Amino acid sequence: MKVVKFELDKLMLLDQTKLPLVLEYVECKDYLTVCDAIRTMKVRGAPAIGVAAAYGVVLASKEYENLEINNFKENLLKACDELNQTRPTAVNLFWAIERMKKIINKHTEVSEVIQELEKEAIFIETDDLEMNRKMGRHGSALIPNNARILTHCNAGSLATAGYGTALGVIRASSQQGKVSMVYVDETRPLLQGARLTAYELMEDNIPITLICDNMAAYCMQLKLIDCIIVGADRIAANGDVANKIGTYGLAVLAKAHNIPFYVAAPVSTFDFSLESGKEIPIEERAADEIRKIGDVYIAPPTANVFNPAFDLTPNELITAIITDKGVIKPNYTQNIQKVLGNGN
Ligand SMILES: CSC[C@@H](O)[C@@H](O)C(=O)COP(=O)(O)O
Repeated sequence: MKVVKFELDKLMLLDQTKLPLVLEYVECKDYLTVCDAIRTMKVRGAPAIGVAAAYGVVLASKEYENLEINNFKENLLKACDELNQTRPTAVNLFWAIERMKKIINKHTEVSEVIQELEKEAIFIETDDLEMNRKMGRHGSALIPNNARILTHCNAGSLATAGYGTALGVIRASSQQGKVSMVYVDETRPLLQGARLTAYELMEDNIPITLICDNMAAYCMQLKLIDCIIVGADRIAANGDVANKIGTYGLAVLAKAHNIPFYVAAPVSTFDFSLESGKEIPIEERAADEIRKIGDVYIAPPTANVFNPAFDLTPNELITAIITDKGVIKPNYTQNIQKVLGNGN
């Protein structure tokens, strides 16, 4: 099941707002439709947003192909800025757009820019898949036999170019026969766990138990959980992690119950420009995401709401960060440098 399919002059995005009940692709023929798809979370998950945005730049380049080079580049850079403004937390978006901007600035012929942008977007997509497979190999070494693993949100093939980050580690471990159960947090308010993670793991015949977010603590108290693995939207240079709201609570609970807490993320999720996670912008989303489930109000329609989409997990709560280049252990500031360099 591919999240992103690029076909000559259009981008097809699997509409994740409709899963698991309806499998439908949104057709994007221009970059503004891609902006809308990212904003409305038809495509979501840090690496997948980056891949979709890169193809958004390719679509923009085709929209402006009849302009002379300076005008062409000016419009294209404006499109990059608009794509950059769709969601604020996942750094993979800005990382991918930055790579596309380098191509725009490097070449001098319109046709050459278009061709090279397309090559770059395809590279970003295929490289993401490759990084996830590597993460799976590195991360599975940390997983014990008969593991009962808890995960939050969706850090799977639906959130990436394929295979997944946290779910990539789970997939690789499951192929080695080491996974006895995956506890899936439903992940309020948009239910990425219930709708997406439960669905994609069941498609792969990996055993799951779906729980409401407020049941995780009790499961740990009952000793049902051997380790926790989540993805990340942005990791600061000191190892602080921004991920789906609820991740921080799980990390605190993991510490209280002496359970290893792992984060899996590719190098494109690291923001080396930020010393600590305190500088990571946390997206706040619409109040109705909490007041409603689907189209139905479950709260007074005018109820006051706080809806941060992400939270921040301080590095001291993280047992290890699993990356495509290897597993990073505490003393994160030094060890991230050692394993990843400055990311280039
Ligand atoms: C490999 S995806 C890692 C994260 O992007 C994921 O855990 C997450 O928080 C997704 O949030 P979302 O709001 O669904 O885009």
